[in-house]
Amino acid sequence: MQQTIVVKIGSSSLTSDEGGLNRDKIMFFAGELAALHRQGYSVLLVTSGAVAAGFRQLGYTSRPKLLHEKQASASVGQALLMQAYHEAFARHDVRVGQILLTRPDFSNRKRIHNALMTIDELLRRRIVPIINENDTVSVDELKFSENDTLSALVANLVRARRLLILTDTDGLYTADPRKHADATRIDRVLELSEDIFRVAGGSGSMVGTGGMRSKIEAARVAMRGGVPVFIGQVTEPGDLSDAVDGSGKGTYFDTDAHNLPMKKQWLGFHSEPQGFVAVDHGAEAALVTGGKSLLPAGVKEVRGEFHPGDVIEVTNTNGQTIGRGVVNYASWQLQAVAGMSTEEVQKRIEVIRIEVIHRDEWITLAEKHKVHDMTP
Ligand SMILES: Nc1ncnc2c1ncn2[C@@H]1O[C@H](COP(=O)(O)OP(=O)(O)O)[C@@H](O)[C@H]1O
Ligand SMILES: N[C@@H](CCC(=O)OP(=O)(O)O)C(=O)O
Repeated sequence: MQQTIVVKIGSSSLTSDEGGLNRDKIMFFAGELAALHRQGYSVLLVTSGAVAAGFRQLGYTSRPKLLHEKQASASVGQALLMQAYHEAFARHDVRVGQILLTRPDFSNRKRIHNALMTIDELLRRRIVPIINENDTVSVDELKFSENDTLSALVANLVRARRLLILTDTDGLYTADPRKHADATRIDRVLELSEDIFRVAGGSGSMVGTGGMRSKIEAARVAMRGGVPVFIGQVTEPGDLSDAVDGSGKGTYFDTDAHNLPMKKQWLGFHSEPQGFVAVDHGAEAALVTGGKSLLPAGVKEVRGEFHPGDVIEVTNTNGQTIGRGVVNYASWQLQAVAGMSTEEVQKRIEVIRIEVIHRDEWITLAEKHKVHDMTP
């Protein structure tokens, strides 16, 4: 099976503070990615830089702050960015395709499934997918704003062998190295402790947005999905291959979490619950430790309006969330049969499956947080 590598390149590595693309850098990165491609890897690129590439063309003197200004800049810049990549990769006989995603795409099972099918087809045909946020349609409160999280979600989606987050610093330091000359690099992180979040600061450049903090957040998402992460710098030919092989200039984040099956990943990280049910002690034990499905008999309370196929959250009698899953009942049906035996339910209503949530379409909170979940 071909190994998949996701590489994220930040604005600070592709553009200057004054705006505009640095074509030499794009040429360089395309060469590095093409080398991985030649080695037989399936390569996906998550790239920032649309806003930074475009804003000068709209007459702004520095990176704009308002949403509509950023969106207009991205609309110009994204085309320039793709054109530059297209030309740079063509020099190595590598073809590229553009994929623009938004955060809600990840919470819609059909849409993200379709995106994955497109990615798979591109990779099968040895085309490098180039991914960015669809800035011009992203709504402020739902925006990724930086691409670090986007790259982690993509890495989980394609079950990458490694996620490489490239930036303008050679890894995570004990403090922001731009401000603290005595800071030292942390070469390997096995657990995302609160200390790690504490040392990671904001962006150091005028064009970058998330800084080290958003990269560590992204590492957490990828590690939970079972994808090891590298955060660091690629400046010389061969650096990217070294980063893949484990000898790169940066910090490695290892994970012992296993890649969750696709459906569980979607349930755990992307789905948006449409309602809630509270279950009794017996049903809680069946779901959390018994590996069983949820039956109507265990349901105590139903809240929200949902339909078969929606995702709902399940709480215990103390109101604590224990997990979530795909529901086979409409909320009104479940309200009518909550607490009843299977026999009674079958007499009263017609449902395709008797289980309220089938165990194959369920994820417990513990499963979701397999990797140490330290909130900063
Ligand atoms: N502990 C830290 N170690 C390394 N870099 C840090 C740290 N804290 C903050 N930073 C800053 O994060 C910056 C990289 O993030 P950012 O500017 O958002 O880049 P990008 O555009 O590549 O996403 C570095 O240039 C550095 O100034
Ligand atoms: N989608 C935006 C990303 C914004 C951004 O600066 O991200 P990053 O450089 O990853 O911190 C763009 O292409 O400009």
